[in-house]
Amino acid sequence: MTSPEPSAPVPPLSGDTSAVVGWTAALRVMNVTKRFHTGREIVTAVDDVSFDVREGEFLSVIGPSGCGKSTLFKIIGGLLGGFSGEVRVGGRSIQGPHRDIGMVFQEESTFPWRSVLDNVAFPLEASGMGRAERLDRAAHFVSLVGLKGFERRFPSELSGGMRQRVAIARTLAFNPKILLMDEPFAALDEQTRYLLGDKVLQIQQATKQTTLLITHNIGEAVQLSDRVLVMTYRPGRIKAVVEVDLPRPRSDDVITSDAFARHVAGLWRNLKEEASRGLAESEALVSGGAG
Ligand SMILES: Nc1ncnc2c1ncn2[C@@H]1O[C@H](COP(=O)(O)OP(=O)(O)OP(=O)(O)O)[C@@H](O)[C@H]1O
Repeated sequence: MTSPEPSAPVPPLSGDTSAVVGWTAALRVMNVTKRFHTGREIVTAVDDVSFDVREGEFLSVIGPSGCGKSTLFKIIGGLLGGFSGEVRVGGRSIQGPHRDIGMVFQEESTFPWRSVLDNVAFPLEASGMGRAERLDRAAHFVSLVGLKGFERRFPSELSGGMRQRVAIARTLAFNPKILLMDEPFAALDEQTRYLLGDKVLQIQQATKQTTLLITHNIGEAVQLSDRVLVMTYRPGRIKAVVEVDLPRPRSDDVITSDAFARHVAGLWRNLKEEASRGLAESEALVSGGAG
């Protein structure tokens, strides 16, 4: 079932994102709850979560391990059903995988048998775009992620960070309305994470791509985001929505500023209680299991 999106400014949703008046939402998550029925128990992974994302906004989602971040992204990406509530993109309810949403995951997702250029061109080929146009477009996005000169290389000839850039370029080339990134830098070393984070920041500022990022890294969230959504430990609810009012365009210089440090400290205060609850629960489980 689909419903028309209001083209006028979005009215406020109950509770969490009070600052929504006056802009148009690219994405609306409305009262989403997801429960998993395992053999022994029912796990509420996401509990009555509502928020809106503005067009062109960079929104990070941060929260302790197991708080439902990936579940929420899978629901938004149309990869997971059986939830209550509604997700709307461009005014339409998401009912399954959707071409308006592009996803980048933590895990390796390049095709090893295709060159960099052919990896990036793949979804365009699948959508029926002509060869010359798709190779042109793919070359543009390969260059955008800083891989010019590597077009004919194969994934096995690249570093993990470069492969992740290929995955990002491939998703961007398809021109999704919304880009969802689930810890795309998690498997990378600290320096590569940092450089790739800056790359994503520069691209997002240039393209104004509406972007949602799951991260465990508070500094990364502050550096990249317009807002950060902090989730509670289980069940996953919204604890806070924090505006990051650092000036744009940002460069990597921003991380040395006092304002950056203040934002990081503020977010950590929000997160600490939830992270501690998560840790206490897993310690209790371990000692319970050991006893
Ligand atoms: N397919 C599933 N079946 C049963 N339980 C699940 C399933 N997927 C997730 N869960 C549970 O739902 C909760 C949320 O999981 P989810 O992976 O969304 O958390 P997360 O915040 O992304 O965690 P992390 O930061 O560690 O990746 C967890 O308790 C998890 O065990």
